[in-house]
Amino acid sequence: MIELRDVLVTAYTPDPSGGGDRVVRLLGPLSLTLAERRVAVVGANGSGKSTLARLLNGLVLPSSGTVTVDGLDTATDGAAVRRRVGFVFTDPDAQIVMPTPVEDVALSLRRLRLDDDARESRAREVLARFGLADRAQVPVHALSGGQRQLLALAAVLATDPDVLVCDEPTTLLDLRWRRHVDDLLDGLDQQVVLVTHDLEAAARADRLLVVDDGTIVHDGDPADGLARYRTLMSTDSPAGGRR
Ligand SMILES: Nc1ncnc2c1ncn2[C@@H]1O[C@H](COP(=O)(O)OP(=O)(O)OP(=O)(O)O)[C@@H](O)[C@H]1O
Repeated sequence: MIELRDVLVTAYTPDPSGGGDRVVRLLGPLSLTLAERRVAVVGANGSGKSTLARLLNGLVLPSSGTVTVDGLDTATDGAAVRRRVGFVFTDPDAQIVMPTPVEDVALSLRRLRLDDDARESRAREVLARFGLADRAQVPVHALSGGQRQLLALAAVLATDPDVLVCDEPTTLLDLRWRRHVDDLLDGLDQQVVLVTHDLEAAARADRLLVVDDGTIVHDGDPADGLARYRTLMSTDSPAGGRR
């Protein structure tokens, strides 16, 4: 179970009127307990969704308050939290580190006590589930954006995390692969927290959070939340951003 208690995230940014940096509020204060199997997060660009997602595995630490996963504090038990909480970035290049897909997935599997051959064969099985069997040894830079996004997801799922946090994991995928990944995520036993602009995927969640201006303005039923989100999107001018 994920718990956020009195969480506030702030950052220093240059003061546009000159002088030194100033502190801006990115998210919160908020308290949340996330226990549902499928939690979706929607909101405008820059509203604070990624900040919220990154809090859940300690990629972002709260400026005040605490975030715990099964009782482990992200600020003090970060490594243990990250073993439990897999994170899929929007930009696959932020997480692919090895020159080929098979090596990248094999690296994710390093914690399993397998010899090199067994690890490689497990990596190839995982790649096949993501339609990348024939790309296993192609240089990563030669993969398409969608293939890289699939690889990033494959490498995280290969570690069998207790919780999967996905920050817009299907933005680069065509409709067929988006459906495949949606079905795959829907079928996982693990808890999934999905940040998305895909309102169909959000509608299938057990619980929907709508983030606006660093605040959760809806928490609960997906249909009601999506109605709220659509209203927000119809009234706010995109050029009138807050930051
Ligand atoms: N370290 C930081 N320092 C200053 N500002 C930051 C920092 N991190 C995020 N921000 C700002 O906080 C706001 C929220 O960012 P965040 O990435 O959480 O938004 P988002 O809802 O995920 O947006 P998108 O849908 O565009 O990905 C943005 O205006 C962003 O520029």
